[in-house]
Amino acid sequence: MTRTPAILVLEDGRTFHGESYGALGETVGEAVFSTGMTGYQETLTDPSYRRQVVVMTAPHVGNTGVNSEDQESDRIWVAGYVVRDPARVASSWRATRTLEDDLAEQGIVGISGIDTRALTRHLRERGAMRVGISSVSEDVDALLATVKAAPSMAGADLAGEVSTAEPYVVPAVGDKRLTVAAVDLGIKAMTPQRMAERGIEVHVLPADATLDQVRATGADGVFFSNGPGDPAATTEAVSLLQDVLRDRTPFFGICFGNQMLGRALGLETYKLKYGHRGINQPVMDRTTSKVEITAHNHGFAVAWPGDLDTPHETPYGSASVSHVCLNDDVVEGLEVRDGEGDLLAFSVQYHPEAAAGPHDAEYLFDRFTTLMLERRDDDTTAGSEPTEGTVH
Ligand SMILES: NC(=O)CC[C@H](N)C(=O)O
Repeated sequence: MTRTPAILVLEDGRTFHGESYGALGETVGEAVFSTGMTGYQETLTDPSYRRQVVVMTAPHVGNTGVNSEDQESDRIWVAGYVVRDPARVASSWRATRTLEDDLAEQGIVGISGIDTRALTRHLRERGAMRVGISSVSEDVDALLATVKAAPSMAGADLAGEVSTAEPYVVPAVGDKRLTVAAVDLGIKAMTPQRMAERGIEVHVLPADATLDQVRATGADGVFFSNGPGDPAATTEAVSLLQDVLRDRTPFFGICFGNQMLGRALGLETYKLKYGHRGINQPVMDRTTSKVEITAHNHGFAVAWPGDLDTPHETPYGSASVSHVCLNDDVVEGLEVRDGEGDLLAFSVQYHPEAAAGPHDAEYLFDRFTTLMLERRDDDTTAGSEPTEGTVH
């Protein structure tokens, strides 16, 4: 692919000169960095990255090309892509095309040949900020003006922009044991897959799903996915979740789903300085004291009122912090229990589906499965008890 000169301009004026990568053009978004050494295909096709320009800290990107199995959705969502040194050839037996062909075909504007280490350090010190890339003009001042006029990520309600238009079903692998209604706020393909592998039939519903739609699936549990944007700006999903909690339907949420649970419980979310994006973040499960290495992609987090050890009482049950990031003490998981101490709902801020990433956190899908099976057993036992006046 022929390369033309390209510029990258941050909203504080810092400028980098490089060469075009992917499509030629101009783009703006929020500059964020990902530290994953692998998994670029999964990152690019993760809908949570809508409106974000992703800077890869791994210096060499594209080595294994792109294949049809690792797509997390059917398109690339990032607003722009920044790499140090693009691979000249794709070499993997699984590759069906090169990364750069995909970027160009889908109109994703990127830049290569810049000092991504310096750019990352800048973002780490100053925080995530808006950025522009252009490979059609070298006018830095004009691009800076465009960047400053672009909307910021704070306040952006984006889940509806990436969600499925129509419901669809991911069938259980093998015998079907359970049904889950999964609200798609930007879902990644691997998530329903991890449930299907456990005998769960997953009904994926649009972001604006109603309680009636959820109930109509006959679900044993409700799941809220990851997704783009500012969790404080998404409100419909929060009230749906409050209804689900009121029904005592087992609930599991991932990433944006964790932020939605936080908000449903009356907690606030806030923007992190530069977020967590990568596949080697240490998290402690405070319910077992085990440490796991996990995949992250979040720019916002749930604010816990007061001490992390103190539960927060809500109309739905007693909420507590189940997981915490060992790098910076950010809340990475929540759980809600009833007065008897039984688990009702839980969520994590990171990605147990681990695509890409270590599989340390897969147990969370088992925890959800167990929660639903136990609830069903309880309901069956309760339902079979003879009630007064019933003739048998
Ligand atoms: N992957 C996600 O679900 C991200 C959630 C949210 N958009 C954030 O940046 O924090």
